[in-house]
Amino acid sequence: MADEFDVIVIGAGPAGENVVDRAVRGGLTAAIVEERLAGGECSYWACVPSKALLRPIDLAAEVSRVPGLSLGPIDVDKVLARRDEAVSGYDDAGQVRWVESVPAEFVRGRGRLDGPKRVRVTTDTGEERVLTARQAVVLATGSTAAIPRTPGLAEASPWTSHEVTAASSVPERLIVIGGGVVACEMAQAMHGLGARQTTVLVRGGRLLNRMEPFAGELLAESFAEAGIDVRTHTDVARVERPEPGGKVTVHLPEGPPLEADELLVATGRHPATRNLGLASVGLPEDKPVEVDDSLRATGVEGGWLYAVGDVNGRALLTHMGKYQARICGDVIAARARGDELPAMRDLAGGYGSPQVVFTDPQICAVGRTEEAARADGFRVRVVDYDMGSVTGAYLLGDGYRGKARAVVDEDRKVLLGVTFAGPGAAELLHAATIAVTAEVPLDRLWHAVPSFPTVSEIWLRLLEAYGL
Ligand SMILES: Cc1cc2nc3c(=O)[nH]c(=O)nc-3n(C[C@H](O)[C@H](O)[C@H](O)COP(=O)(O)OP(=O)(O)OC[C@H]3O[C@@H](n4cnc5c(N)ncnc54)[C@H](O)[C@@H]3O)c2cc1C
Ligand SMILES: NC(=O)c1ccc[n+]([C@@H]2O[C@H](COP(=O)([O-])OP(=O)(O)OC[C@H]3O[C@@H](n4cnc5c(N)ncnc54)[C@H](O)[C@@H]3O)[C@@H](O)[C@H]2O)c1
Repeated sequence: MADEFDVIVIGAGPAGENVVDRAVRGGLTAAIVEERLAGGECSYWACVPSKALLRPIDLAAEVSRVPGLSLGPIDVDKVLARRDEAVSGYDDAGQVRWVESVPAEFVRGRGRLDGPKRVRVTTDTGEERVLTARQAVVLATGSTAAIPRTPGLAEASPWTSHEVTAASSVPERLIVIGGGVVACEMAQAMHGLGARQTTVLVRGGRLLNRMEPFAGELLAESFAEAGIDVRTHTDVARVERPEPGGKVTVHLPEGPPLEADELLVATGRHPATRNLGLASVGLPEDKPVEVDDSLRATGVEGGWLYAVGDVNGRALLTHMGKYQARICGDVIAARARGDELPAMRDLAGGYGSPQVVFTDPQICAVGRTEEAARADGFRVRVVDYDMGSVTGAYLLGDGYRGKARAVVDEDRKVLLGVTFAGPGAAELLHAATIAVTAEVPLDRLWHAVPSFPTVSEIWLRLLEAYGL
């Protein structure tokens, strides 16, 4: 029957696409349902455009640190044109071709669960098609920007990550609500591309509050030097925008109101589970879909439902969604063969996902922070080192500022977490991810000799500071 497949995936973002790839590799047939663009949020309104906007700013900062080099003003139109190219002009033909080459069936439309192993798809033209799964249905619908219930905020139609990453011009005056990753990256992007006045309103005490405190502090210093106004312990009481698209006024609980040309809300994400038919299979609506370490949804009779990527709320990062997807596709194929493969499980999430915040300085972390390691009951020793005093970092540019922290499990002498905050630190992170995930003993790590003069010598300095 044409509308019956072994696996049906709802959502063709990075996570959904990878499930299909692995399931088909495992000998199964698959269909993937997508209501907007194959490639998902990541390819068009998140990772890819945001990094395309940030790259010139990063490079300009690098150039400014090297005497003898100078850079003219950034040509914003060319930066926006390169962003448009990076998102393929918001056209997913290439990604659809890739899905079909897997081979898998690409179904354009909105999918919703319609009882066990059934997915009802509504196309743009209102036609309905019912797909049936022999083995599994996988939810990979991602997440959407959360808008706080602050009076007047939703009515002001603020920018979210969607609008800021797709911006066709840069507002003169921008207010950003939030102090997390989207707020930091996009405040720096818009300011670097010409916003004259950028104000970041942070409810808590610091930027990037899930990371080591020094990371947010270094970033706040860099923002202050660039002229970005970061206000911590600042709530928003009320928002006014009488004319759609006109000036916006943000009222604070105390003090004078702030006025801007645009307002960006970057206060976290909601799992995309609304109207997904979860109630038809006995699951709560509007919550992340809870899964076990094989990515199978808990509490569904028959165990045929899975969820990967942002929608399960485990780790809101593309690389982690893709990792879950590889496991999920392999698990479904293995179970179809009658094999339980107990080793095929999400282990990496438990160590703490690697993440790079692409600001200047770059903030890179994997594993547990000191606070998280202590809270988890480890006997912890923390080693800090000033990255600017490493010869390789000094040679990258004048005034290099950065800091590294290793969190050591004193009982097993392995790393529980590592954070680097400094220019050009992103490519250092994978070495840390290997050390943390593989639990490499420190006295063995000591024999991994970093090249001179690279920033990687930070590894040697951290181990020396530890006493090796
Ligand atoms: C501004 C920004 C920058 C980011 N930068 C990074 C970064 O640099 N690195 C990183 O690792 N992560 C980054 N992230 C996070 C990353 O974008 C997400 O973790 C990732 O996109 C999640 O992938 P996903 O496949 O789970 O969901 P998504 O990419 O959201 O894809 C889900 C897809 O499902 C579709 N869909 C939803 N509901 C239905 C339905 N009912 N029927 C049919 N289709 C449906 C959607 O249209 C969408 O195409 C960023 C996020 C933002 C907001
Ligand atoms: N480079 C990257 O890896 C990258 C880049 C962007 C986004 N992402 C991912 O996307 C996800 C979403 O990013 P995000 O920045 O939206 O979320 P986030 O969870 O990183 O930060 C949300 C921020 O909003 C604040 N906040 C929450 N509710 C608020 C309210 N009512 N009023 C004021 N402030 C409030 C929080 O305190 C926090 O500072 C993150 O989990 C992140 O991992 C990753």
